[in-house]
Amino acid sequence: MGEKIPFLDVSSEIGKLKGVMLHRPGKELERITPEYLHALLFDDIPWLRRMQEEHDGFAEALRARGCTVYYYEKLLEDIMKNKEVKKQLVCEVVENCGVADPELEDMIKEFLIEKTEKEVTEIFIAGLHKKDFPNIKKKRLGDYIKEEYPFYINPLPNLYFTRDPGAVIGNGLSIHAMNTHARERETMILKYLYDFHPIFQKESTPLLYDYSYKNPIEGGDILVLSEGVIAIGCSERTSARAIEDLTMNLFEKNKNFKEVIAVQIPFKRSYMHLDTVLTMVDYDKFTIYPGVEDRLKAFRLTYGKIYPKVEVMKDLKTTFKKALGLSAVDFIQSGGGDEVTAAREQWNDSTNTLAIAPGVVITYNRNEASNETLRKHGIEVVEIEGSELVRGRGGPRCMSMPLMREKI
Ligand SMILES: NC(=O)NCCC[C@H](N)C(=O)O
Repeated sequence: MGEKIPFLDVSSEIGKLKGVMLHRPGKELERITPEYLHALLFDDIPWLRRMQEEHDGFAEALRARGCTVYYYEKLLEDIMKNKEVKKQLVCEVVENCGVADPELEDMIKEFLIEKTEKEVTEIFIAGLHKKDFPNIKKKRLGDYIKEEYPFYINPLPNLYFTRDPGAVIGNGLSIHAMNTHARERETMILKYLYDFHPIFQKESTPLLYDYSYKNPIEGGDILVLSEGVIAIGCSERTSARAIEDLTMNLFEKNKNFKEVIAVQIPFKRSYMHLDTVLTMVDYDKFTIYPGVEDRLKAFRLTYGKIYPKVEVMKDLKTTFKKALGLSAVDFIQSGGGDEVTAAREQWNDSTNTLAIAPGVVITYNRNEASNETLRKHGIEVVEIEGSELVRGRGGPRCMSMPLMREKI
């Protein structure tokens, strides 16, 4: 019998993208109110219909280049066709949403188990509003105290940023411990997809990190530079300890990997992950936000018995050059050489490009100066609309979880 070809395979940032997981924004976005804006990690309230059109445009741009799009919600529905899995997932979700009264908790579980897998999927993502649940009599103190909060189950408006809950690295999967409560369920569900969906081929896919680990790490901080090196941002969202843990697991489970480059970026919301200031666009090219370039610190991590050995590096460019075995690396500054434009466009994710092949990237069309600069450096730029999508503070890279890339 021939050897099974691994479905998950991401050995670079730029190899031709063959399979990607997306989530089309849905009702969950219509549950953001000004009061809960910041807790839900938004700065503004998007217009859903336009956002969906823009997202469909993104998916079309990917398909047009030969990439298969898998939707998170479809995979979730698939696994819940197994009644046991559905029950287990319902219990775990409900037990983690902080309902004070155990009787009420049981009622919510029963309510969900009665629903079809499509309906449960929608509730897991859009949340369960109290008005959508049969009237209950308040009994416990907690029922009164929490009555102002509108949801039994929180909505997940950030789910369309599929980059963050998990990352395929080589043939392994890293399932992240999210930094904020608002995004925890995204990663819990991803673990179920890994456990039960055939495309994740659990038996041949090593788990490199688990959401039950206590140190936070998010996918926007992980860049797969090559078959043997990854870079991980140490950021507002990703802790140094998590970087060490993932590094140790990676060295143990995939012998191709011999080094990890940790990149410290300023701990600030506008730069929340490494990929909001730096992405790889070609074999030897990166786009970078010039406003932070001098403040990025690089550390080289190699194998150590209990934790990785740390080497403090001189600068990021030389570190990348060495790690990739290149004679030169081009850092393309976003914003077209103007400080103000660069800052404005970075806020709108100019540096959050998604490479779909070597030297070909998807970006938002609104970042005109940065796109022009990329073109001047020989990059093919595929533009998409993003006026509503951008309001969640993420670009094409954040909105995609690559599952398979061709080897380069
Ligand atoms: N990789 C990324 O930079 N993702 C963007 C995530 C935006 C989302 N509103 C968040 O704050 O988590």
